[in-house]
Amino acid sequence: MKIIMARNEQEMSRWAAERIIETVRTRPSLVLGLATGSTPEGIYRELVEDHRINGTSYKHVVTFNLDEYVGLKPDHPNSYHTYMKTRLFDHLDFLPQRTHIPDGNAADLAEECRQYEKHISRFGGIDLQLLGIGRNGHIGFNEPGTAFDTRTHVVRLTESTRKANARFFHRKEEVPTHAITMGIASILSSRQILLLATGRAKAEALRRLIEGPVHPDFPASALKQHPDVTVLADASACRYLSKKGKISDVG
Ligand SMILES: O=P(O)(O)OC[C@H]1O[C@](O)(CO)[C@@H](O)[C@@H]1O
Repeated sequence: MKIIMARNEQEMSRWAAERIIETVRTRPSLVLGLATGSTPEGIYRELVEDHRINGTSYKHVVTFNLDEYVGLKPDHPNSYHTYMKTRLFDHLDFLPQRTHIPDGNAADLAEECRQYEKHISRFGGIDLQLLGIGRNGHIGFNEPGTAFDTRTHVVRLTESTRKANARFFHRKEEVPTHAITMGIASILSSRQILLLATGRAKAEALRRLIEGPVHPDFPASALKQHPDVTVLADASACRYLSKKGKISDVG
């Protein structure tokens, strides 16, 4: 696991966006795994700005999002469909048929999960997966206790995750109780993984990821079993890491 530290969130977003842009330019049909939440917002802003100025094209890029709430219509203001549309898809030239987000409103959720995995395989698997990390170590919506061999599945969200995500809703009660998420095995099948963390609220999670044991109680620790993971974090998120020598700078 490679650890790279940026001075702040802006530097982190710029560095990650540059890596994505370089990869898309050399490999236009990249299969890109996307994350939601606050952490990647700066990266998406950088991609939009680069597209506007330099015209980097995403016409051939295929995307798969990690997760979606169960029970929200795609056009609900807090759905991850809306998040992706407003932050990224509406501003770049992605082809809608090449962007994929689980349908949390499907009548048969188990079938939706199976089809999602099939779609990922049909495109040859994910080349580069972006990930955030929850304060409890969740990746996607894989909450503590999730087995490492899970594929796309329906999860019940923990109260701590619902509380953390309540900031996007009017009231905590409106935060859905369930979500569809790519499983830990689905995430680990990606060829390359870039995990992002910003702010002191993620410092303890980052310490447990880097310095703690591999255990389902802390889902992100599964990433230690993957051969190509880069952790990119800002200085606040790195504040509790003891082995600073192992961290490289973005420069
Ligand atoms: O970036 P945030 O908002 O802290 O969220 C962290 C993680 O939580 C989720 O939004 C799910 O709650 C993930 O998709 C994300 O990676």
